[in-house]
Amino acid sequence: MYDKITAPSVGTKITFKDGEPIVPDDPIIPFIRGDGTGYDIWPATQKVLEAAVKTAYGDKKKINWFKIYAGDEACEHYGQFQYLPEDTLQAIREYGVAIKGPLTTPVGGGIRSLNVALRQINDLYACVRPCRYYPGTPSPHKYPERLDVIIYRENTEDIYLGIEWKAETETAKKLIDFLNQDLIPNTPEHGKKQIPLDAGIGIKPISKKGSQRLVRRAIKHALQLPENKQMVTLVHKGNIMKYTEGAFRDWGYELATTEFRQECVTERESWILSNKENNPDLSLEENARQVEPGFDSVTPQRREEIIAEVKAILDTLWDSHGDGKWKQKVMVNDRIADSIFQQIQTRPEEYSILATMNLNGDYISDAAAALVGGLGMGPGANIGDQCAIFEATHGTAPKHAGLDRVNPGSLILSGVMMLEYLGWSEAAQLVEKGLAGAIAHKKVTYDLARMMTPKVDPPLKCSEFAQAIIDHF
Ligand SMILES: NC(=O)C1=CN([C@@H]2O[C@H](COP(=O)(O)OP(=O)(O)OC[C@H]3O[C@@H](n4cnc5c(N)ncnc54)[C@H](OP(=O)(O)O)[C@@H]3O)[C@@H](O)[C@H]2O)C=CC1
Ligand SMILES: O=C(O)CCC(=O)C(=O)O
Ligand SMILES: [Mg+2]
Repeated sequence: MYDKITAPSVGTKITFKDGEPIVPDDPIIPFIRGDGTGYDIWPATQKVLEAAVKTAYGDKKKINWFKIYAGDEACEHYGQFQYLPEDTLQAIREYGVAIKGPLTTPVGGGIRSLNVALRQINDLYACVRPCRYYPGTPSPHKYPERLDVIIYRENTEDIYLGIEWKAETETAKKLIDFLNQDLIPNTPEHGKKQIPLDAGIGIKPISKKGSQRLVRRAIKHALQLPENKQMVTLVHKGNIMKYTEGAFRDWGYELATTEFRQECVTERESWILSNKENNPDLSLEENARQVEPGFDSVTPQRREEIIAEVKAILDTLWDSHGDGKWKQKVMVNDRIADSIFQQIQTRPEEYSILATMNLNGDYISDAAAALVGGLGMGPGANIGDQCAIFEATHGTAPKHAGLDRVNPGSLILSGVMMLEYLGWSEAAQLVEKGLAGAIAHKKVTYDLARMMTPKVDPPLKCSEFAQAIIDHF
């Protein structure tokens, strides 16, 4: 029973089995309009998705939309400070698949993110954000078509868990005191470090379970991709944050080389195997020297360890992965986070799936979207084992709100991800075709129009762009 909303009287619930949705032809799908530009982009999205389903399936399939509330609209409907009503949570729980516009989060004080809350409450542990290029889209990058990456961002932990204490509060002081007096002095590797007494403190939990379930999904996705895109890159800043970001990398490799042993090869393993393929008589020591930079300057004991590692890899993997067989496996490698920001610009074609922790994934998904046309073209999905919520990468863009101006492509493409998730690929393909057609004919909103040469003036409104997509189905 809901308090202030009513589910459609027709339609059927989506259910889940083994983490996958079972989708009827008439699913009920809750939607949240969103704050700011959600007012503009949600109606545009709804119109395009409805038209695509109708064109693809006639009367055989239909989405029955269920309006639910969050953010400013929820406060208008439910009362002051009712940003995320229980009705909304219950509807998402019951119906399993939802789509939403962006929601505002104040900086500094005020409420914590409703977007993050929805992901945590529903255990939507994988934030999936594809960044691919649609021909004709203007881009600040010279070769945007070379970028085709999917960001798999861990969505429930890291500093986004929101466990932090404001500077100068009793609890912050108590915690700092405890750390300075007790934990830090008793951890020799921390030396004489001390936390400034006026610091705010945040906690960054990265768990093995959280890391591995994310990487598991990323590898499973890679296995569905064309052979040349079967790669998963673990993105981390593990040189600095050894026990959080470094552990994410190690747990990622551990999963790849145990659960997916037959399907995966690590980059380092591929070097060792190909060294032997290129020179079957290569000694273990020479192979180790070729894969380990600075091999000759490390201690003898370390050298022995590296040689033993090379031997173990050749002994255990040669039959299944050697003689070039590793080239048919999912390549799992890792890159340090700052480096991957330049790599996606300088060598975009070398990357496919980027598996990241929460904060790094947040940063890199905006940066990657910029390369293929901007945030107006950045879709996303939050996926768990019992629920999925689709939403754009960007936020509420308040200065553009209510002007029928921004690019709804981001939410429309999130809708495409939703249609694919439902298994309605004919409708999904129609929307992509329509979007590509509209862009190719320079029927674009302000964000793309201003980057085109010659500049497109006047640009289409948000609502007109939606119609242009439908016109190009
Ligand atoms: N999942 C969510 O709901 C998210 C919510 N937020 C929240 O959104 C609020 C505003 O954040 P803000 O920092 O302004 O970031 P936004 O992502 O909302 O907007 C930043 C800029 O990106 C461009 N942009 C965003 N959306 C579009 C679009 N649909 N079409 C074309 N261009 C677009 C605009 O650039 P320009 O003006 O240069 O054209 C805009 O000014 C904050 O409260 C933030 O917390 C942020 C991210 C995700
Ligand atoms: O929830 C927010 O306000 C911001 C979240 C965000 O930037 C994101 O998920 O990409
Ligand atoms: Mg973000």
